[in-house]
Amino acid sequence: MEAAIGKKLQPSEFQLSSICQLSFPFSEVPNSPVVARFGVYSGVPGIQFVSSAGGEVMTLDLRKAQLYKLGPVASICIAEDSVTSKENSYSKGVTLQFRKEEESKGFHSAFEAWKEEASSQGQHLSNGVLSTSKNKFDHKIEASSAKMYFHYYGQLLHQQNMLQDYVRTGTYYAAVIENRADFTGRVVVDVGAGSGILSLFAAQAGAKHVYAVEASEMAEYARKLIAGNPSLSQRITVVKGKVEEVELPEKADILISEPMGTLLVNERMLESYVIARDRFLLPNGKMFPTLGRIHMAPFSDEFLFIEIANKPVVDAFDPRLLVAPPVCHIIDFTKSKEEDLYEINIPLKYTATMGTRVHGLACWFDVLFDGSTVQRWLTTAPGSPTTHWYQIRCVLSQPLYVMAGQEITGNLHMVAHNAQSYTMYLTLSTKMWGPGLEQGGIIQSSSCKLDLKEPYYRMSQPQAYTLAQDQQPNQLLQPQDIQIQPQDLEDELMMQQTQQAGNELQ
Ligand SMILES: C[S@@+](CC[C@H](N)C(=O)[O-])C[C@H]1O[C@@H](n2cnc3c(N)ncnc32)[C@H](O)[C@@H]1O
Repeated sequence: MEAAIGKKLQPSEFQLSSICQLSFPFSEVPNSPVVARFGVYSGVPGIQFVSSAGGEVMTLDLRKAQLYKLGPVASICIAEDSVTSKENSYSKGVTLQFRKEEESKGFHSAFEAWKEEASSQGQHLSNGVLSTSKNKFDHKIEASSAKMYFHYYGQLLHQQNMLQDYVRTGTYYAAVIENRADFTGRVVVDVGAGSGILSLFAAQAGAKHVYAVEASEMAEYARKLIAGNPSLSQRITVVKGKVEEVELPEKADILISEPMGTLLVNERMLESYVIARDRFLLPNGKMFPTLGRIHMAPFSDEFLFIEIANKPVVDAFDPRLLVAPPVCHIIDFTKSKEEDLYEINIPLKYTATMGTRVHGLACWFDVLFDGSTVQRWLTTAPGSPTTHWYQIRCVLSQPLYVMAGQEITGNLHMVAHNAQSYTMYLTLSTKMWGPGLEQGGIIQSSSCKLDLKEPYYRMSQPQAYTLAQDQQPNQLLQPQDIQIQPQDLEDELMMQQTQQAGNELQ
């Protein structure tokens, strides 16, 4: 916890012999033993009760909480629920059973101190002073962007869109089930669990316990969906909150996550994935996926250029539009530092395979699940079965003219911004051709500055390649010339796996 509020106040953690959640109708749910932690959760000062048997039991908002003594070692803590609307504002609470009277006294004085600090911090905020209780995510991401982002993922419709991408979901399923040895008897953290589908896969592969961490309201749905699978749900705990701020009762042997956005890095969730690694993963623990690669190649597409220029465009394109084999940039999730992802600089160098007009840079990504039993790739390459990521093409403002065999050089520089995306600076240049080649002078260069957050969605099917694109068939780059991993899942198999996964959610 980075909060100043937390640094001033010690101790912040108490062992209780048991607690009972108060619920209506009155059926008390006992949990024992339990740790009570004072901290800052989702930017709000609170007390979190964590069962040693696994996971969060309840978090109470300290600003709204009241604590009463029922006896020397028994107390009751009640807080108005901040989530419900004013008209439907119900309280939640717990009865607390301490082991000794001194521990009860310690807890009560810590409660008073934290509450005082919380309310004084509230005053600071209302006076416009920046909160110091922010976690890493809140520090770097604009609040309005985060709000929209988690609102989007809080809707079942958008989770469904990902679930129904059977290349994606089927590959995750295959990667987990074929690598059972990495999950059986292991503690797993699902980073950004969404509907909880990957947690279910991990539990199905024999995980000892899965902590499904999800920051959006989808966490509530995930609880319900997981509860619908009684044989697996006992081994899954949904923890609502950001991976940057939640506390888990134990370290993980393996992380599983789907943090990939357009061009791999959009949404900046890879940073949360590596933060989760540093916070929760045991040394030498595994990460599923393990690494990602961004592939980039110049393309020629007259039709697209007529339609739009100087813009990132998301669609599926025919790989024969590529003018040279791709360059690749690797991001190793097990080693990358969070800061490495703030700025990414990729030098580009190609030899054109045909004489044509280059309109920009085509990009896609793949990720590797480096399992102990099987290595599996999830690819979004052009020509492979299309995923909901499609591919992305950065269209220049001016085309470049190239001859077959001519060198194309350039640079893709991406700078992260606080709206969970990147500003992209692309330059492509062609070197002198013919008699002046020895001098190596650059004769032509085209640059553009694009916002990865605002692409043009052009969701057409891969366009049938026509000779009207002004190229000769024998000059065209064949798909086999592109260095991509084969997408070797059979569609039929993936369909079955996805259906199976969907059935388990019911
Ligand atoms: C691409 S979705 C994947 C959902 C699910 N794992 C799946 O594969 O279907 C990413 C999820 O991570 C959640 N998420 C993103 N950043 C997060 C963070 N910092 N902490 C917790 N959850 C986060 C989002 O709300 C979203 O539900």
